[in-house]
Amino acid sequence: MPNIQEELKTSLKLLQLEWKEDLEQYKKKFLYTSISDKKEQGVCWYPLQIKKSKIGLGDRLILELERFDTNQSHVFQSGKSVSVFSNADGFQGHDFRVNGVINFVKRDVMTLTLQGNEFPDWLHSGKIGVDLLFDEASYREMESTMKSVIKAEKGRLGELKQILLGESLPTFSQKVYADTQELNPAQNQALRLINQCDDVAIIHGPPGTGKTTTLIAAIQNTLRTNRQVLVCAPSNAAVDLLVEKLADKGVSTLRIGHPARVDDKILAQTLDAKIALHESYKDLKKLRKSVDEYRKLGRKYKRNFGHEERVQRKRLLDEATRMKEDADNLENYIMYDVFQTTQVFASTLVGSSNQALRGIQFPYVFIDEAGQGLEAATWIPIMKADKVVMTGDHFQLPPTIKSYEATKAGLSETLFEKVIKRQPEASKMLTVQYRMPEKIMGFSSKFFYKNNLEAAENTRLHFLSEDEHVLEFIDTAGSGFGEHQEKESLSTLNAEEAKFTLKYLENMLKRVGIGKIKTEGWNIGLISPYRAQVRKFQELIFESYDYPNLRSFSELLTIDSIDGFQGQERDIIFISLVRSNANGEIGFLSDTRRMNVALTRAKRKLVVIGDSSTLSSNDFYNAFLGYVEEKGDYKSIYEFLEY
Ligand SMILES: Nc1ncnc2c1ncn2[C@@H]1O[C@H](COP(=O)(O)OP(=O)(O)OP(=O)(O)O)[C@@H](O)[C@H]1O
Repeated sequence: MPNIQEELKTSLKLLQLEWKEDLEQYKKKFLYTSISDKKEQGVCWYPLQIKKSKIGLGDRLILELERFDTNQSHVFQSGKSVSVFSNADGFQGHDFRVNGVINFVKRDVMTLTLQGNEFPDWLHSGKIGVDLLFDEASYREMESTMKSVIKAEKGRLGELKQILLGESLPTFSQKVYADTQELNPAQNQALRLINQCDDVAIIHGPPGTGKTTTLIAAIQNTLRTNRQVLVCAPSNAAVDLLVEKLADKGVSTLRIGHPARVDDKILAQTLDAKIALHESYKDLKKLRKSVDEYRKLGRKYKRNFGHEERVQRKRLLDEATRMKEDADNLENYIMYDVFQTTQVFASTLVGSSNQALRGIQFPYVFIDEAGQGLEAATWIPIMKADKVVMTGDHFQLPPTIKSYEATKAGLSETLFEKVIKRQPEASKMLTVQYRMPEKIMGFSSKFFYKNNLEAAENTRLHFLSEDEHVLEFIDTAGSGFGEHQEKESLSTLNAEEAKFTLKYLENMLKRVGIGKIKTEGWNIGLISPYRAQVRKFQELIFESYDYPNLRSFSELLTIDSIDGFQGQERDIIFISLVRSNANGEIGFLSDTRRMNVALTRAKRKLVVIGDSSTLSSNDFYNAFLGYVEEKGDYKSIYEFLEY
């Protein structure tokens, strides 16, 4: 067992290394760089047009921007801090910038929440752009948290540190837990574990096993005996999903921070919105208006005024001060009232350090998608916890890390993974999955979950038609489809494989019946691990007229890299693996956790297209090829020469 103090100090050093590397990469992309270079680096959109600007619930300034250069790759995603700027004559410089946070990005449209009370006038000067800011605050928060954890000796944090890192054992009570009808036995055991843990419980949820369903049930169950809990996840999108599900169940939830979605259902759960919807908010607004009016009146008196005016001025300003105090008290009361009626506080891991949550200690802190959170970030909400419940799957996406050196030295090992390994009795794996028919599930179950997954009864009905295989691997070996690198992004693509994939998909849709698929509302995911290939798909479908049927599916079709699909499912999934070279180089296809996500998204049909001669140099793909051969789902491209 490693010395945990040394281990934590190493984690802190690795975090600092990552911070440095991230900042270096940012500077390289940013400093002394022209707009066109920044665009090439993917850290700037320019020019763009304002599609919509509106004041959302809670007086949030919401801006929807659309870019004109549609094919440029970029790194913008929800939760990142950005700056909107003007490049118009007379409007350049620091005064003509406003910061904000990205809510979401969909193809060429970005939705932001801007800081401030009103939209700046210069936004309509034309020549607007948006660029990325460096997220210094998150690193600072993670660093100070790691220092606190290292320092903690006594108190709850000191105890949890010992237990989570394996130096002392967690304890469990014998509390009675009555099974919930709607949950399966493994899910009920997970709830029992959460109910009986004194320190920590882990739900290990492989794909489609109802991790989210179980987590929501566990939160509701916990609220029977606890007034308030904190729920966190690494990304804004994951937090929103939980907030939505909790709101659907009628749980009073307060969303702290910036939602990745700006629909009213989510916005209504934010603090700003809850204040604005409070019954005393009208009085607060009236008071604040009066404060402004009295101040204005008081300041109207010019320098040389007489005694009378001086008295009048003082009276007005005193009155303004008194009313301001009343307004502050009323606002504090509204906040207090909102907090009192809240059952679940929800935020990202880093967002749990928000001022609004300062000083609150929670009987339970739930952390979802914990297999994707950096250890330092995961400790942030744990600082507020009596008991910790983590859910996730350490065989799906790991945290994103920029520094190769830090990754190699162990920064990618999450706290979730450490606890699963060091305190096995504190974890429960869910085993019945409701998404994939057995054939699609089988390989992932064998390779990652020791064959412990089981396909639920309902998955027997998951197919497109009786004649349509649910799993296919199409081997492009010998086809001459070669990979190449995109010049600007250095991402890899395989144009011939992309064209074949689309033709094959289109023919399959025709075979099953386009009308039938649309009537059933079966949706399609087109995945490639490589961004350049994703762009190729988009270009081929939406900018050429070669695939009219696919174009007509735009509502039901999602084209994205693997990361965009974590936590989601589609009826039909096509994966284009891209790599095809004589040296057996497979680059980051060797990230098997990422591939596990891709291979476990399909409900009714999974088609994987790749070059076996390149892929088979790797054990994982070798095993996958063996699996599809054994199941009779291997096909060679030579069977489709007419394409
Ligand atoms: N006990 C159950 N009985 C029937 N259906 C269930 C049960 N638990 C979950 N499901 C269904 O299984 C599907 C997947 O559930 P959920 O979204 O909670 O899974 P998940 O583990 O979070 O998935 P992933 O992590 O792969 O995204 C949902 O359609 C859900 O309704």
